[in-house]
Amino acid sequence: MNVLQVRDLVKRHGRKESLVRAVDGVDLDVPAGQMLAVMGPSGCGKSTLLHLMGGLERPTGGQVWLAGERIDTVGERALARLRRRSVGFVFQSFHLVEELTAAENVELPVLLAGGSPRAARRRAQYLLDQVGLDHRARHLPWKLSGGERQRVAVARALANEPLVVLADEPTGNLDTAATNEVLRLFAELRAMGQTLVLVTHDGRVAATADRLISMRDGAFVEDTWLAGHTGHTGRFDGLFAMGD
Ligand SMILES: Nc1ncnc2c1ncn2[C@@H]1O[C@H](COP(=O)(O)OP(=O)(O)OP(=O)(O)O)[C@@H](O)[C@H]1O
Repeated sequence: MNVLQVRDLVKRHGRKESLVRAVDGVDLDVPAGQMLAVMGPSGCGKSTLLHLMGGLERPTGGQVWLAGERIDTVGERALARLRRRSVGFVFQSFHLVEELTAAENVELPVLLAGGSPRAARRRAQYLLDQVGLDHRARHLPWKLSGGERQRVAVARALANEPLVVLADEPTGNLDTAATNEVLRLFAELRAMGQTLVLVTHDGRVAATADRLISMRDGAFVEDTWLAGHTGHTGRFDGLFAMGD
């Protein structure tokens, strides 16, 4: 089953002399459980592709299906609902709500999707425990290190058990140690069979994926399936234990 399908996807900005083809006729199938890395020079369209696949931007042309459902033509409300329930986003600059504690940040998507406060609390507690941050649950984001913040952001992305996690330069603001923390987390997600698409400039991050796509000028120039994907184990509890 393909979690994501993209056909002849195009996103243009501006007109005439100022026309930019951010994404220029892309076809892509992302099977369930695949960890896909997208690399390419600055401005080649990686973030735009991610935004189009997650319903954050509308394409100029082409089609996007999420779990078999067309998302490029649905109305705004339906799209917002799909995003909330089926897609988990992780951004380079974390995008945590600074006024909310780590736990409240993770609770938020559950509440927005109509979950009860009790269900939200339990889910946040569980996920923060899984990412090794249960002891930081009541901290505000500014009290956390970069790696801890990104782990909270990953927990938040997983709050509604998304079909796919879309991560845009998730280690772009992190030092080596924090990058390693987040990479470990992604490896665990991959082992669980979580479908994941990540945009990165870091070859080390890309090397942890099952498949690597290189982009240039809005198009794919290489699509390589990397060896070593062992499939998911179906385990979850304890997989994220990593201390601080
Ligand atoms: N809203 C916009 N208006 C005009 N041009 C845009 C807009 N958004 C993106 N672009 C242009 O589209 C192209 C692709 O941008 P995009 O951010 O997707 O690239 P990227 O590969 O993610 O770059 P980076 O690695 O620097 O984040 C760039 O030339 C960018 O300037």
